[in-house]
Amino acid sequence: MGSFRVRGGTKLQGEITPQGAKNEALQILCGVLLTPEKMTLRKVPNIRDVNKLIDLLGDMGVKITKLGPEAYTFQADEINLDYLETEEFLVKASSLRGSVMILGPLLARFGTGKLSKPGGDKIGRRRMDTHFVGFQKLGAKFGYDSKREIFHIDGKNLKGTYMLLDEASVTGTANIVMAASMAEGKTTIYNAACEPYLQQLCSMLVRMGAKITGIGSNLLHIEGVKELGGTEHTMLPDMIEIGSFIGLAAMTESEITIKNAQIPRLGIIPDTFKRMGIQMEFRDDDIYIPSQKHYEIETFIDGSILTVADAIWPGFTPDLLSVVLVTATQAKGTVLVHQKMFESRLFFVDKLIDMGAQIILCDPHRATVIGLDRKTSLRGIRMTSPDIRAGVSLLIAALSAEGTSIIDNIEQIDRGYQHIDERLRKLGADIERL
Ligand SMILES: CC(=O)N[C@H]1[C@@H](OP(=O)(O)OP(=O)(O)OC[C@H]2O[C@@H](n3ccc(=O)[nH]c3=O)[C@H](O)[C@@H]2O)O[C@H](CO)[C@@H](O)[C@@H]1O
Ligand SMILES: C=C(OP(=O)(O)O)C(=O)O
Repeated sequence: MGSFRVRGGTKLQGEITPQGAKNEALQILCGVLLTPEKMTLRKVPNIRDVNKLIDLLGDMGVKITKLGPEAYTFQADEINLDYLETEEFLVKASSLRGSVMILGPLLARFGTGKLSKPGGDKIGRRRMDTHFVGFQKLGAKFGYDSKREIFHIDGKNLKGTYMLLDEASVTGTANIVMAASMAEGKTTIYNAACEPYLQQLCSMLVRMGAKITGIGSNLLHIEGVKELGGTEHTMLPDMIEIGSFIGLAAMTESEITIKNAQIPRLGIIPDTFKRMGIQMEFRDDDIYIPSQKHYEIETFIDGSILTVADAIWPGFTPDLLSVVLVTATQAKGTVLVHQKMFESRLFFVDKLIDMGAQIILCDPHRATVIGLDRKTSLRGIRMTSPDIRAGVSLLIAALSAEGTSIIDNIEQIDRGYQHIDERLRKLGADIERL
């Protein structure tokens, strides 16, 4: 188990370039299984989850060439389906959430797929019904071996159909879109998730020869094609990393420029941080955040306490609520953070309370933060990172705190933030990997 030692209280300064988007890369990497032709991917983030998925693809027989630190070619022309039967595959695949999206491509191309229960953050129940019901609607048979916790799906002749998803699942939509891309006839998916990750996946599939309309909306039409070909694809900058850097800048009173942020693709993220009182300037495609001694949380128009809640895209992403919460601890004012989607994502507030933050955990989904307005600093403590976004929020808290903090279990942070210690050191942070 790795740890960071952080000496807090230093103002940071400089420019930082966001990595390629983690959750996009996981979809796109699974998509390489859809074609025997060469795929060239750029801005592939060098993070634990992505590297694990790349390894898994290699083990399945995908030919991988590294072109540079963030660029690869993949060619899935000789997939070893027998490997899916091995214990090694099942163990490796279950170590990350994103691996679930190999099922759609495998089903589309080979008529079969298998997977053990996928991992990912323990942030509450994470059901997969939407994925499997979608596959079944396309005509696949679904089975679950409850003893070994293995899902399998089979269906050689998938047929397009209409489906209304029971929830707009991000990875579920990606899986169904990929399966439907080579099904016979037309598939309509209503209540589809439409995060930029999915917009990017669908645009890439179109470049591979798929026929998809409605991209960016919750109503997708997919006309199945017989085969897909190779293409090139570049990941968007990671919007969750961008939000994390905005929160970091505010909490540490730092002057930071986030380079090439693709601002039009960030949806409501910048405005949500602005409502927390954080000033920012858009300079071409960069986000400049000045050093701010005080930032004041807005109220609603009627003067009532602001609520920041998650919602499916184009609402505010649940993956940034922990960052909003930590950022509020040094703001002026009060905010209610409402995490609707996941039930175990706010428990990390215990550690912030130990550090001196004023937070009331109302129930597993809601926490009220009463900002300290820098009248007192947070105090450095030893803590464990429970999940990726709580982990980065604790890191932000530690960087703003007086004294030294140790953050354990930083593998969680490394799942999604590329060389975060090195990159923050370049901004002047006192952080060391133990
Ligand atoms: C690898 C990956 O891409 N992971 C992301 C993906 O996970 P993932 O695709 O696993 O998450 P889903 O979109 O399936 O669902 C997330 C949670 O929200 C609930 N839910 C979802 C839709 C809905 O309309 N109502 C509802 O209540 C689900 O029951 C679940 O508890 O999307 C989540 C939601 O943005 C993000 O937190 C994860 O970082
Ligand atoms: C919850 C997340 O990741 P995963 O779905 O991979 O657990 C996340 O990226 O915030």
